[in-house]
Amino acid sequence: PLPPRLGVETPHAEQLSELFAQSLGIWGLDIFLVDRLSCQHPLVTVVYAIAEKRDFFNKFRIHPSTLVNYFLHVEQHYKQDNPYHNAVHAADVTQSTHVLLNAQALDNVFSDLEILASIFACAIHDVNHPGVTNQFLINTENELAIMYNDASVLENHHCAVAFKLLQEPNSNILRQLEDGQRKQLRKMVIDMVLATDMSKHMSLLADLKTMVETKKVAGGCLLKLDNYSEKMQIMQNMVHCADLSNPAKPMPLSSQWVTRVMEEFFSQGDREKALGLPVSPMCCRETANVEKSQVSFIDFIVHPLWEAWTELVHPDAEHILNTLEGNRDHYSDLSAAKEAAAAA
Ligand SMILES: O[C@@H](CN1CCOCC1)Cn1nccc1-c1ccc(OC(F)F)c(OC2CCCC2)c1
Repeated sequence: PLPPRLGVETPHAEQLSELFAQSLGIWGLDIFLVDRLSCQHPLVTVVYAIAEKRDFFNKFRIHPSTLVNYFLHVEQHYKQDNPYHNAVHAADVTQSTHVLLNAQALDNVFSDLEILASIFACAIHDVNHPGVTNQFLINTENELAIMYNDASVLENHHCAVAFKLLQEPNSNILRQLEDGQRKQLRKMVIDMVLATDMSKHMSLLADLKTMVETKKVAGGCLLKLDNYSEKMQIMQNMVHCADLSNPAKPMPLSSQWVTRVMEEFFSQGDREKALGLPVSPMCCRETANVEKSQVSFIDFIVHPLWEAWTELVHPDAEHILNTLEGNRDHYSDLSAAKEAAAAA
């Protein structure tokens, strides 16, 4: 028996179907509306809609009920009471990558398996996130830090949980893949998820810039991507861009993510204070300057990344870079106004 049209029963099925029909492929889909209309199943419904749109069920012989069952489990393993690192964030990054994959410059660059791997990696990339940073887990000698020897602790955990859930009954969406395909997908997913560790950001961006320079020399086409390493660099940067896309979304969405991430950071700061640990940067609710931090985050991390991505897929991501630059100026104005008010 087929599951309901969107994977899960919701009283707003009609409205949600309509929203996906209009905006699943749009940068700026209101993922918080998807969360409400899906009765808190944003990840299952977004993955199901993308799977339908990209014909995953036929291409990989996945039964719809297996996909629903697996991603319901994945969704349940995202901590719903995390203000930021919850299933809405996973759904957001997954839908954002779905949009990035549609760039004309990427036509015929990725195989079906690479596309499935990218969507899968996004959907599971923060599963079971505890709402604190790697550094906090290391500083508190958390069992996860011991398990992973302080190396990409969260990212290793997300991967392990996701693949363990695949082994539960009626959950193995990769069952019908040939053995080689399943091994290849597993490797690609691990490579992408481990690359979401912010400590890899600078080297990832350096690779992307080299790729862009090379592409310029090769007459502007990406098609000549022959080896796994170059292909994977693009996929890793694509998922990393989607993971750092909050400041590049329309302000009504971006501002909700800022509120949520600050709430999560402040909770960590509270816990560090209670434990007598030094409070991490931007985690002290008394002293943090939210607007100023966003301007620095955009100037030093997010904008350089999106500038490189925009060049790689030129001209398909121009509007995203413009939105990011507009948001940056908005936070800069807010920060200046705040300082002026404080001085008055
Ligand atoms: O924490 C960030 C990486 N650090 C590295 C060290 O320098 C500062 C930034 C990335 N990261 N990792 C997990 C969540 C987020 C993260 C995601 C959306 C964020 O802002 C907005 F877009 F919602 C965000 O903002 C923080 C608070 C103010 C500036 C940075 C953070």
